[in-house]
Amino acid sequence: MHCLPDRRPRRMHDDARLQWTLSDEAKTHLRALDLAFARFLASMDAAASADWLLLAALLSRQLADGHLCMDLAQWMRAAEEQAWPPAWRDAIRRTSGQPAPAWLSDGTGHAPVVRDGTRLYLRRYWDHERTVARAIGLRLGTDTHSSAALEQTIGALFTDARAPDWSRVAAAIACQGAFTVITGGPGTGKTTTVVRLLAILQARQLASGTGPLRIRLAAPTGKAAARLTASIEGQLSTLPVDPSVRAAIPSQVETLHRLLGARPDTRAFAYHARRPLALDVLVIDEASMVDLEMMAAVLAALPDTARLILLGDKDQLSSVEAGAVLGDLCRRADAGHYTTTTARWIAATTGDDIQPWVSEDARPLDQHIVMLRHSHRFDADSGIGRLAHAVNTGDAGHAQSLLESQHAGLAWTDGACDLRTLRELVLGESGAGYRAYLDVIHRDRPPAGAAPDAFEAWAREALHAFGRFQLLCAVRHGEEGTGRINQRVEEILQREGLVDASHAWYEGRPVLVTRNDYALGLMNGDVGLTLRMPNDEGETVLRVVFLVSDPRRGRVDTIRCVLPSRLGALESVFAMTVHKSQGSEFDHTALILPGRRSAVATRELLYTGITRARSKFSLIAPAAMLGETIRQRVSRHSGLAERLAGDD
Ligand SMILES: Nc1ncnc2c1ncn2[C@@H]1O[C@H](COP(=O)(O)OP(=O)(O)OP(=O)(O)O)[C@@H](O)[C@H]1O
Repeated sequence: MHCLPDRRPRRMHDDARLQWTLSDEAKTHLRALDLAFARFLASMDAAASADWLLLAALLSRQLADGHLCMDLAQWMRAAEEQAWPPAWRDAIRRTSGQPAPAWLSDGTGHAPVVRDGTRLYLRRYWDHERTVARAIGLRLGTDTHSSAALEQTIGALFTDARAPDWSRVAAAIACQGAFTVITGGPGTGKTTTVVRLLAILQARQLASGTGPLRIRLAAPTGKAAARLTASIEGQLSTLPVDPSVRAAIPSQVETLHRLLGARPDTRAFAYHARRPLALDVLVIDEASMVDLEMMAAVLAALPDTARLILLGDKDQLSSVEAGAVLGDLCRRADAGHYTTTTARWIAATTGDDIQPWVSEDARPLDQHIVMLRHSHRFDADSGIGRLAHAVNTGDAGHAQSLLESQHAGLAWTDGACDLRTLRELVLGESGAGYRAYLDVIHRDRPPAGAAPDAFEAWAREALHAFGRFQLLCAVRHGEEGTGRINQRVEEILQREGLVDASHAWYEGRPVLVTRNDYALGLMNGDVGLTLRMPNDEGETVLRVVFLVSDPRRGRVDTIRCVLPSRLGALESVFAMTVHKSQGSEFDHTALILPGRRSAVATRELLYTGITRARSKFSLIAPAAMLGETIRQRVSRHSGLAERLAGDD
């Protein structure tokens, strides 16, 4: 079916079918984009009913909550969550007795709305979901032949006595299959596993005499890429393998945008289905942050013969954009769902017993997913590790008692974020909080006329000190949002005489880049500090300094100085949203939850905030909000899991 706009467009006010778009309810519940979509569809089919047009606007609205589709079999869930007016619910019910509009199809033709089983999609997202399902689907199926060579190499690199050692299981599964997901909480060994796995794959390849595997490593943000690069560099240096194998494993991690050849001013990438990436193995870290559109772009550009390995924490918040690919893939990961064949083959290959994770309801996808379950970063007594676990399992009572027990590494202010609390956090006891990096700026500043290297070292030290503490907020707006908290912190520091914030740009102002700037080599999520740095004439002037990765120098901590006026989209970052903090870690994080019920304060958000902390986590939230937040889950509607299960 090919839909052309009706030749006799009617003005919106004349079109009785669009009267509802003028109502207060429409303005409250729908975005301008959703209303514009309904108007566009009205112009495509003069016979489509008002009820169908409303349904289309509501479908478009679902994307704002991260849903990829609207399931007509369960639309009441969305109606409840989004508090649709009763009249709208009646309208949706009526559509089942009305003829389908011309702009709706089963996917054939170009109709902008697609019905697939009971799900309605905007075509773009239907296409993306199918691209992802196809790319994963063609990689399902594991070669379960035991081989002495594989047993030996896995045994040599994975020597943990723990049984089962899920890292070893993940390596075996990834060696024999073209698609693997390795999921796990912070410090569970995802990076360690993948580095050893790459060594096994590369050693096998080099031994076959057919030239090394082309391995590429990628992450969704510059920050995550830099962190993984540093971690892989560390792991490689101690990897007990032949130097030729070590030399053939890359450590440089690039952003997905760079991997795909993003170009300024266009959504199109240089690499796509007709011009695939030249690689044999692709590893994507922090995959929970990759939305469906980006995952579809990567998988479309992936050669069919390439091996794909996704790493990430399935319990973290997903991207703000629509879709939660990693979450969808890992829905059944806790219980394993392995087949007896997989379990027998693992026992023969690695000696690990995964029989308790065998299920009669095993599906092909489950055989490619491995969850690492032991944190090497947080031991069994660690307050942060225990709190993260309690939150993740929905145990609000235990989470509260851990916070109340003043466990090492945990602090809780039961109440709103008042001035006293904020002052204590920001000014810190014994030079912690934000005082630490401001002390570095003031105390360690090189003398006028010092060599540029001395200023670079000082800037690096200040950036590292700033990176040790971070205030996190659930939301951007309102009293507990990043905007207001940033303002209040600035006022506190100004009153202490630690900054002079009388102008927009001042020494010590930390900023967050909020849009990729390829010309400057800065990525969305990069954090910079405003410092007085020497210019070419030797005068000190305000510059924003960033730590960036420089592939030519093979380093991840190159200092880049930028004129404040050259920077485009940015904001102050004394406080950052939990969403923006993903892919980063800080010694101490302090999370401020909204004082009142909020749709964004979810279990996933709290878990993500807690796991950004390496050694100390502070929570500022009324007790009632803590319980509410742990009970509230993110749910994202999609058909990906069912598509891969073959149910669709
Ligand atoms: N099997 C192991 N035995 C002992 N220590 C390990 C093991 N695996 C990983 N580690 C150590 O645990 C720490 C975390 O490992 P790694 O960085 O691989 O975890 P991760 O899951 O990638 O963490 P992240 O949360 O940073 O993504 C590292 O110091 C690593 O050396």
